[in-house]
Amino acid sequence: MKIFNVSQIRALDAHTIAHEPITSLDLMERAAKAFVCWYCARFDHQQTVRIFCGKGNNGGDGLAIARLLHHKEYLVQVYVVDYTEQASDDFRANLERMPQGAPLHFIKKQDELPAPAPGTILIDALLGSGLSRPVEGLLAAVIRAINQSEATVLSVDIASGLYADQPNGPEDVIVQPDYTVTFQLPKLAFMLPQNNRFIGDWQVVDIGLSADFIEQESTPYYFTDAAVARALIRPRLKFSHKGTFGHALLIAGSYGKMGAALLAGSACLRSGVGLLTAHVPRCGYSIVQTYMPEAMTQVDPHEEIITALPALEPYSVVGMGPGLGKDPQTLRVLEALIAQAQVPLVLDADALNLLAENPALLQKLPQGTILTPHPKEFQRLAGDAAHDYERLALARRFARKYQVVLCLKGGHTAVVFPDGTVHFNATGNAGMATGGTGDVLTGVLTALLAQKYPAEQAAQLGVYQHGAAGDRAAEQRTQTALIASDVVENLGW
Ligand SMILES: NC(=O)C1=CN([C@@H]2O[C@H](COP(=O)(O)OP(=O)(O)OC[C@H]3O[C@@H](n4cnc5c(N)ncnc54)[C@H](OP(=O)(O)O)[C@@H]3O)[C@@H](O)[C@H]2O)[C@@H](O)CC1
Ligand SMILES: Nc1ncnc2c1ncn2[C@@H]1O[C@H](COP(=O)(O)OP(=O)(O)O)[C@@H](O)[C@H]1O
Ligand SMILES: [K+]
Repeated sequence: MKIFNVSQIRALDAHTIAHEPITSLDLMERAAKAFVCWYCARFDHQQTVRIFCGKGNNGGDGLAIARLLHHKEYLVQVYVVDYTEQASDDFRANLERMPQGAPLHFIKKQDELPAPAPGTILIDALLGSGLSRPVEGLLAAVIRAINQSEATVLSVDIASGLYADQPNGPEDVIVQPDYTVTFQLPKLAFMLPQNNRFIGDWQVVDIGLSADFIEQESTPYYFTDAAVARALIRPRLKFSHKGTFGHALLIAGSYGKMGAALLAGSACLRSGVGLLTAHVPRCGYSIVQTYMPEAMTQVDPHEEIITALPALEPYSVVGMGPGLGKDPQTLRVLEALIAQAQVPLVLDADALNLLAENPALLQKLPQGTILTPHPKEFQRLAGDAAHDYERLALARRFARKYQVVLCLKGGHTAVVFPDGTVHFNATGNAGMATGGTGDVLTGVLTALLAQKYPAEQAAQLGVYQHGAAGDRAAEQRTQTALIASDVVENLGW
């Protein structure tokens, strides 16, 4: 799925109106119907719905939603925030269509706001993607009142006050919804952690905007959903054998951190690798042999840390990082690996921290390398960013400059390709914010590269499947109880 900026969304609306063809009023009606269909599947007639409308097209959506819900016999109260003389044509047309029986109020002053009523649902249709400046005055007062109420809040298309494709200021007044029901395509703003409070649980509803336009319009931003991910999975052919699926070398672990090697190794085994060899410090030998009988073990000469690089000939991929530590002897191993490897690498955790301290190595990374930093590791690699949009721009520059695939981990992990395109991941949950889940991802990606998935596809698919496993684990055990081994246990292809 593509993600468009605001001017592309406008062009998509206009193209649909001109080429379907359909009037903009009918398109608004389609959007309202899609919203109402989503609403009726979740909320019953017991709850009064208060709809706050602005005077642009988002407000027009709100009025059309009010009419449709009224016809479905929901108890609807409509509040038009009358902050300006101007109104869009489709807003006016929907105002004329408002049925007599639906209570309609115009709010001109803050003291005309309705008193909170427990048990109501609030629909926020004040401002949509047409936001052009910070919200002030009466609109800001209404948004503050919405945020102070204890009601369930649903935003139409996007939370009022939130920019769809650029950063807000820290003082901006923005609706904090429980749900956002957005039209046709997700907005870039939904992908970024800084907007956490202003998105809620977001859902896309289809309003039939031009598929041709969406197909032809180019964008650097994409969303990897189930359909995209599923199409990447390669079937295991009937006569394949373990040699078909590659031999992975995993360099991981140190004294006290052998768990990281086990998590990465077991995830690698559960992700279809043909053979796995784990290279670990001596102290890890019986741990690995006992916990992962499917893996072969190579012991380092050192008791506690990694100090030597094994011969690389047998391997089709090398994963390095989980639980390593940053000893100078381990740095030598990383340098040797980067100098000698003819195969793609997955570098994570302390391998990334060592890279950050020795940036000259970045120039030498073999083709098809995947780096998997969390935000702190990325900051060490690429420097500070004032906000998430800047971080995204940094990540795109970084991936292009070093020709690597970058998985910037987080709520919607951004998989950045060497061509600078960004593929945000759909899966995963806050239960995964716990030690070791990143090590699991390293194992998954290493297995996919071993199977000769191109690095871009390996990253896109691996990140998706890792999150999907986390979602299944959370369903079984709750987010709070989730631990990294549950993610391994729930991997499924
Ligand atoms: N046919 C279609 O196109 C479809 C569109 N759809 C819906 O339309 C929405 C986009 O509509 P929209 O462009 O009218 O924008 P919207 O956000 O309602 O209002 C903008 C108005 O508010 C003003 N304004 C801006 N910032 C402001 C501020 N801080 N404080 C006060 N005023 C401010 C701004 O004025 P201006 O910038 O010109 O001064 C403008 O007049 C979209 O999110 C979706 O819900 C769907 O129905 C599907 C089909
Ligand atoms: N709120 C969240 N929603 C979805 N996924 C998350 C969330 N928090 C963390 N994750 C995922 O969990 C993993 C955490 O990785 P990382 O920070 O490296 O952990 P560790 O170093 O402990 O293994 C990443 O894949 C990340 O995308
Ligand atoms: K809105």
